[in-house]
Amino acid sequence: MADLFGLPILPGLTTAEGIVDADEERALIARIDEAGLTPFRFQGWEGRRLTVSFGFTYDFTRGRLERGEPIPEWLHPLRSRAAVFGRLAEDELVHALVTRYDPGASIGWHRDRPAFEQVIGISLGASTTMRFRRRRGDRFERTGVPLPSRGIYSMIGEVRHEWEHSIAAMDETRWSVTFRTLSENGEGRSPRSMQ
Ligand SMILES: O=C(O)CCC(=O)C(=O)O
Ligand SMILES: [Fe+2]
Repeated sequence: MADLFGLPILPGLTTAEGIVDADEERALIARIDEAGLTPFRFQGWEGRRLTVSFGFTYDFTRGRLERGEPIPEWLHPLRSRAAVFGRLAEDELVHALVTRYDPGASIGWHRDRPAFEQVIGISLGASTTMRFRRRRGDRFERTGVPLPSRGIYSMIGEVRHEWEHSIAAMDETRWSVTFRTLSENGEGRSPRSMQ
């Protein structure tokens, strides 16, 4: 499970660097900060990361997928690149989640909601490591993958469905934009998934 550079890779996970340049990064961060982010809520519990989602949106309080505000135009150039990277048509990326992790904010172990299929994320601001784990009998198999600033990743197949992922509490602010396709079999397949 290592590529030529010795980085851990997982089946279904692809990453690339430099998907946006420094000027675009600054402009995107400014747009994100104006986008009305609110603390993420899950069944009454409020997380420290701030989010806003567009397009098809999973409502964690109601536990169902709903049609939300359309993906704004300022995200369209990023969505085009995400689609090329993920070998998708642009309009298959029907959902966008924008997240801001201030120092101390994290995301716990989860698999993304089964209502969605392919997950493509872009990192802005501080770099981090995405941690992965999967249960093997009474222990977890674990690895970590760097998410450099201005880089992109795509998750399908094994890494998407069999592995959980998380990000530890940040020391510096990180922003991310996550695009997702809808899955064919819709929601509710795996009650253990959190998102
Ligand atoms: O911030 C990220 O890049 C990943 C976030 C994530 O795993 C999620 O929102 O499901
Ligand atoms: Fe996730």
